[in-house]
Amino acid sequence: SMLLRDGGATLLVTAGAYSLVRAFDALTERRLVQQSLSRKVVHVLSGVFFMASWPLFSNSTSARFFAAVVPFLNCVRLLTYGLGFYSDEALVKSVTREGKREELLRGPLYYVIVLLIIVLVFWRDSPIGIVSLSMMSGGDGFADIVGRRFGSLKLPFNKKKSWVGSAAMFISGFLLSALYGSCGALPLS
Ligand SMILES: Nc1ccn([C@@H]2O[C@H](COP(=O)(O)OP(=O)(O)OP(=O)(O)O)[C@@H](O)[C@H]2O)c(=O)n1
Ligand SMILES: C/C(=C\CO)CCC[C@H](C)CCC[C@H](C)CCCC(C)C
Repeated sequence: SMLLRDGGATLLVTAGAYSLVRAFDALTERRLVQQSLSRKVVHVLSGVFFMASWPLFSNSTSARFFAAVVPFLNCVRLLTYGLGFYSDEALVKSVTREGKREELLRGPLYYVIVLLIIVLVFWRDSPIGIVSLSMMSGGDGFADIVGRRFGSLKLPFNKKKSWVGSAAMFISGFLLSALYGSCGALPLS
């Protein structure tokens, strides 16, 4: 039935999210990837894999709530460890910039809150959510890769960001949404 399918999908995606963070912790721990890179890759893959998991859910009206459980649990997780009720060094190592637990309450928390809002408001019914998540996850990653290498010409209002980095964000975000939309996995008309 639909409940069984959506429940199963929720469990699978929850396990996926948990494994993603653990895998990057293991890689940073073994110094196979730098912490700064780990954070970026987890940032990109969380959004992309999360969107890619949506076709697993049924067409029922409650499907979006099942999908929303995953960012919700991660939101609780970031609050729990970010506020210091418990400690989770692995989480801190794979998603923060400097390895401070307070950082969990900034970028990573905002990121999962955006995932939560988008999944509840837009789900698969509108391209707005898909474009937003593609820009936030994929676009941001590309802005970093391209901007760090070629971004010598900075934006007038933010000297840490470059013109090419910003262009790379819009172009790759656009391409990622177009790719996602054209896969036919979504009931978008
Ligand atoms: N529009 C953009 C966005 C990013 N960048 C480049 O990508 C790097 C990281 O950008 P961003 O992801 O926005 O910053 P954070 O991840 O917050 O910071 P960090 O540098 O610690 O990764 C910037 O330093 C910059 O070199 C850029 O040139 N143009
Ligand atoms: C490092 C991050 C942002 C800062 O720039 C991203 C933080 C990510 C979360 C801790 C984990 C989020 C998991 C997603 C809700 C679901 C991913 C599912 C997928 C199947 C792996």
